Amino acid sequence: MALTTELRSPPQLREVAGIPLQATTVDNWSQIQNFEAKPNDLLICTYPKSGTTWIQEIVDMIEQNGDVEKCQRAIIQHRHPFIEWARPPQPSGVEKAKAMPSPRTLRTHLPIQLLPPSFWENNCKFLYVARNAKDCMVSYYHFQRMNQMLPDPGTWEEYFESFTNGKVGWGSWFDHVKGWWEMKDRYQILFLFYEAIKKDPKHEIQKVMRFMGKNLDETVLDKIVQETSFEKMKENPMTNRSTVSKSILDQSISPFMRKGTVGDWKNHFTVAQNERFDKIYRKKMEGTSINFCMEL
Ligand SMILES: Nc1ncnc2c1ncn2[C@@H]1O[C@H](COP(=O)(O)O)[C@@H](OP(=O)(O)O)[C@H]1O
Ligand SMILES: CCc1ccc(OS(=O)(=O)O)cc1
Repeated sequence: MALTTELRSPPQLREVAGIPLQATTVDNWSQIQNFEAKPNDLLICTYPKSGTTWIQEIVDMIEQNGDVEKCQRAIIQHRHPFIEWARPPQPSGVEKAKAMPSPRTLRTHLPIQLLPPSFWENNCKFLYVARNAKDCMVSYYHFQRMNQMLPDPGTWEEYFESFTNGKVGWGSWFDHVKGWWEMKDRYQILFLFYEAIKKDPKHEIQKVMRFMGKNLDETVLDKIVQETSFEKMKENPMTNRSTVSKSILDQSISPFMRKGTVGDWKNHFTVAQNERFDKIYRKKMEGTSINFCMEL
């Protein structure tokens, strides 16, 4: 499939310990590593394009006891500081987190080995959402087409190589997911799957609620399910990134809330790419017990 994008001057990613990150994040690296977590912090962790915005809205709806108006107080990017975010002269994610009253909900895309050590030392709660690699790759490809702050993804064929080789922002999907999966029994980690939330949102939202130490009644849970549906979040200016300038996110290229489905990879992968990917997957994920659902 030959999907091409217009040429643009390439924003560069730089590496920290072999992981490509945005240059501004790398410039701010010592501040990020020295971040002081607090024991009652909740950290939302994802590989990019795994449903971060979705779980953020779910967590906020739970925190606000299902009060939609309270969740409209700010755009989602401002409600939960993104700890490795740096884009001077804006305040960095670390600065925003420092200014936030506790209990704080924060978010990150960092792999385990790059997480500021204070999160482990303080035994914080982590909420990890994983999404199957193929849909994640498709979503990330379209996101890089529209996100003018990230390198141009090239053609789909070229992106297939970049993604499988971990040459994308925040590194290898395989290492990221394996790393967090292996940590899940050693720390307070609730490990969720995008596909499971899609299949039975109420059940998964209930798990999140319990993990957060909350107890909401059925009516509130039903309301959270409704308000966090793809259709609602696509129309919601506080979640759909419509307030972000076109010079950063060009939604005429691809909307931020794009499809929100399981199995869109079938519309992108050729038979040959699928076979090759499955082979790479088996090799890279050998020995892990993690299982992904690829279609609903
Ligand atoms: N309420 C929701 N239900 C299902 N998918 C959602 C969703 N909100 C966002 N998404 C999807 O999650 C992906 C974005 O993830 P992130 O927030 O981590 O950047 C996009 O996937 P697609 O590009 O496949 O549509 C987006 O459409
Ligand atoms: C500006 C580049 C950028 C910003 C945010 C990203 O992650 S996320 O969309 O907020 O999850 C990725 C790249």
